[in-house]
Amino acid sequence: MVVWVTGASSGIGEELAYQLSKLGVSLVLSARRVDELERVKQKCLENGNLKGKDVLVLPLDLTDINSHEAATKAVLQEFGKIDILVNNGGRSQRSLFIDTSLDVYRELMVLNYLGTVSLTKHVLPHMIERKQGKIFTINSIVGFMSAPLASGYCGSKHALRGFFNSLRIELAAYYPGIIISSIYPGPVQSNIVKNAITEDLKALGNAGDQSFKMATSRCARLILISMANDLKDVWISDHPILFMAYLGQYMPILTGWLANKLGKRRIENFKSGMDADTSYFTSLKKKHN
Ligand SMILES: NC(=O)c1ccc[n+]([C@@H]2O[C@H](COP(=O)([O-])OP(=O)(O)OC[C@H]3O[C@@H](n4cnc5c(N)ncnc54)[C@H](O)[C@@H]3O)[C@@H](O)[C@H]2O)c1
Repeated sequence: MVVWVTGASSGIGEELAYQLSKLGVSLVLSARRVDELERVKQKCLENGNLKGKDVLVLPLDLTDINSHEAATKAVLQEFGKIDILVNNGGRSQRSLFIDTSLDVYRELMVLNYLGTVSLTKHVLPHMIERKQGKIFTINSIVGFMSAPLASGYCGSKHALRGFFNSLRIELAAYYPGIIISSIYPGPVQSNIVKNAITEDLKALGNAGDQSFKMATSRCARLILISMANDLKDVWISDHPILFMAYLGQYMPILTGWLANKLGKRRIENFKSGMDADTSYFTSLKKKHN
């Protein structure tokens, strides 16, 4: 199989590359920084089951929409097919709406939403021709719930949910061999907080302790299990976020009340220099222990 992973230079995408390399698939690694992608490729070759020719490093900026057609052609020229596209590249946000420039909202929509839609637009005709393929998009729990300090990020991920749910229905009747899947992770260890966009488009930088979050390797493994089983809507999270997600389906009013309580804490955590999600996770873990 040929698997194209965007955002493969860090976090979930990087870990997906390592786990996929052990399965012997051909890999296309995309992100903006070539040196980081080369580092990931090297590790795939050292620990995985691949030869150099099985891994293509393909620099790609998701916001540079005009480059996506050529990038897709380059993959097809190298491997002749794309079995799985993993739309994983993206950035989060840490800033209150009231303080935040509109440029931040534009950037998040172009990167997380339009960039992903654009790449999908170029890859899908090839899958339609073959009547098969899988498009896995790494959304977020906040793609159907919402959290403070991330209104632009939530907006972009909600948009992705709407887009892919619609596309799935468009394809279902005529191309049942094409799987459209959305993965919704909760907090996972990665560089997402460090790279989160703040009110003036700068990266947050200081992320605080991330160790209480789900291990990147576990998240990646669950994504691979979802791929192998063609799961279409997948929630991957620890509690209490997962509990909130379930509760929200059946008791939205109670969940709204709870979200206000946890949301206030999230803002206070952030303002005191901790990771925004720290305290409800750690207090729950302490009780559990
Ligand atoms: N880590 C979490 O807690 C979490 C939770 C829910 C969803 N997600 C989603 O998972 C995906 C991966 O994020 P992560 O947690 O591994 O974060 P990360 O910051 O470690 O990795 C993000 C990747 O996206 C790439 N990227 C950023 N801007 C890009 C651009 N303009 N063009 C191309 N690539 C770009 C980065 O270079 C990096 O490779 C994202 O879509 C994110 O929204 C993460």
